[in-house]
Amino acid sequence: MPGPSIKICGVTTRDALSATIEAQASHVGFNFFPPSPRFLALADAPALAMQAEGRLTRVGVFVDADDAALGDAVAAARLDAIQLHGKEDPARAAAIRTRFGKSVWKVISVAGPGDVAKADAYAGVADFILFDAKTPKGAALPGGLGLAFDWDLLRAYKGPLPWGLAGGLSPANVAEAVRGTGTSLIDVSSGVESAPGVKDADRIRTFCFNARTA
Ligand SMILES: O=C(O)c1ccccc1NCC(=O)[C@H](O)[C@H](O)COP(=O)(O)O
Repeated sequence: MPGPSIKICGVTTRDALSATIEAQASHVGFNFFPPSPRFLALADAPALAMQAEGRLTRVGVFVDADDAALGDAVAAARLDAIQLHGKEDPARAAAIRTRFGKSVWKVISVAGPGDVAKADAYAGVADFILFDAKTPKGAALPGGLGLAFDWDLLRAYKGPLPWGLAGGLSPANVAEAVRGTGTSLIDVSSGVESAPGVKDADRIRTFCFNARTA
């Protein structure tokens, strides 16, 4: 059985993107949330978009962005998918999908069993669900903090939409996460960095290898 799809999130440099391609990841995340240490300026997006062309699916990460911000990033980064990592409700997800004609990923933040069921409300309005750990109240960012949730909550999960797993993954635990959940996609950001926002080529390579051979 082939391994899961692999998204390396928060790539901001040509070198990190090269490492992502060489490690045979399937997706790259470009972060358009200004407070993030992984924020990608619009001016830097076209070169990375071109480098990824035909090699990686380009996913833009947004937190409660308005249509103007979404439109600018979709064009600059030639996005294939829009990841909604804020409080976007099903109506907002539907409107974004209709307006931009891109695959829409909705992030569901998980702290307990009741959270997983929240994905059901996005059936028919989003294309993909990404389960990520809920960050603490008052945290600076709603993602990318290296926090994991209890993967057992997804062990028998059969939702209406295809889904993936994020949150606290690293080269050390990704194989266990894949085996334990049967996820079709894994997503990582801080677990393949040497410092916040600084991707590490060796960690990217090891992460992808360990995911594929889980
Ligand atoms: O990574 C960020 O800085 C970030 C900021 C705001 C919203 C989302 C963000 N990341 C989105 C992702 O898809 C991350 O890969 C995901 O949260 C997992 O992060 P990590 O636990 O660091 O692997």
